[in-house]
Amino acid sequence: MADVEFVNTEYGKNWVRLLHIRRLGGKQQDVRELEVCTSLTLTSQKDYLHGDNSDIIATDTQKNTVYALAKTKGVTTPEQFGLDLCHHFLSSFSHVTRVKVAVTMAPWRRMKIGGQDHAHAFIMTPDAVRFCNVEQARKGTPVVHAGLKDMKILKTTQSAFKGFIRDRYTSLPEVDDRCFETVVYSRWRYGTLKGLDFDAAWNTAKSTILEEFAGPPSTGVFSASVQKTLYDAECEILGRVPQISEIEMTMPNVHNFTVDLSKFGLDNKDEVLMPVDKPSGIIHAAIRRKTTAKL
Ligand SMILES: O=c1[nH]c(=O)c2[nH]c(=O)[nH]c2[nH]1
Repeated sequence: MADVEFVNTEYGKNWVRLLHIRRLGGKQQDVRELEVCTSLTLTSQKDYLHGDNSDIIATDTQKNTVYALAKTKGVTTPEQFGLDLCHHFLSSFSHVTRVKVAVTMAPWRRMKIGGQDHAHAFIMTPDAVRFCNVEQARKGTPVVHAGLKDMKILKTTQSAFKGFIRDRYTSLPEVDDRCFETVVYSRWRYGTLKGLDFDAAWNTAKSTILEEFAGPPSTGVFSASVQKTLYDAECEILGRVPQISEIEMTMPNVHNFTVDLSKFGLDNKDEVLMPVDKPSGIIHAAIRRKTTAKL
């Protein structure tokens, strides 16, 4: 059609599942289970325009490439595997202008038996799901985002919510003490890959969120709102990981309502609550270092 133009084209393979076993010498083995999505943009759109497939690297080939690179490059971290895939497609095909790779890692953890790390047995511990997005344009440096999702956490005190607007539709009472439950999603951008240990950075981000949420073991830490806790965690992560330039977090406020037992002559001092799956509040903020800030 004469009066239309492409805004974007890309194509690839979604959800390539891969279990990679690393044999570490001796009897020690390690696993990485990944779901990998690849996406390529090509110089021409003749496939879309004319049905000319001569430039297409088939999505089936992209899937096979994921498996082949797992063998030839190994799988150390999801981020490094994404970088390896970007490099492969850009260096193998001059008509590929941009590669995007999304990787999600299954949370396998080495089993402990009698307090001792097992050499080759693992248990799925869905504390949180690790993921990353790696994107590289031809002549560009790779852009790496990493993140965690599905991290469900709860604290039973040290959370309040007061001082908000009261209008004619407000029924929520001000509270000094409430349950705080959320499911954390966070994604951050690495401004530089220099001196970066992807595993250490991810673990620092995760433990920082937990520490900011929970506080010290016996006393906890006070939360004035989901907003404040979310922002404090983001700032602390930027403080602890200098390579992170930008971070976003989304935290639903998952409600647990106190059940009214007065009709049974029972008082309920927030001991019996009813978890509510919908609706939930939803709080989000993305922050970045100001451009004057030095890494
Ligand atoms: O931490 C909170 N932030 C809100 O914006 C909000 N709104 C609400 O009803 N409860 C809460 N809690």
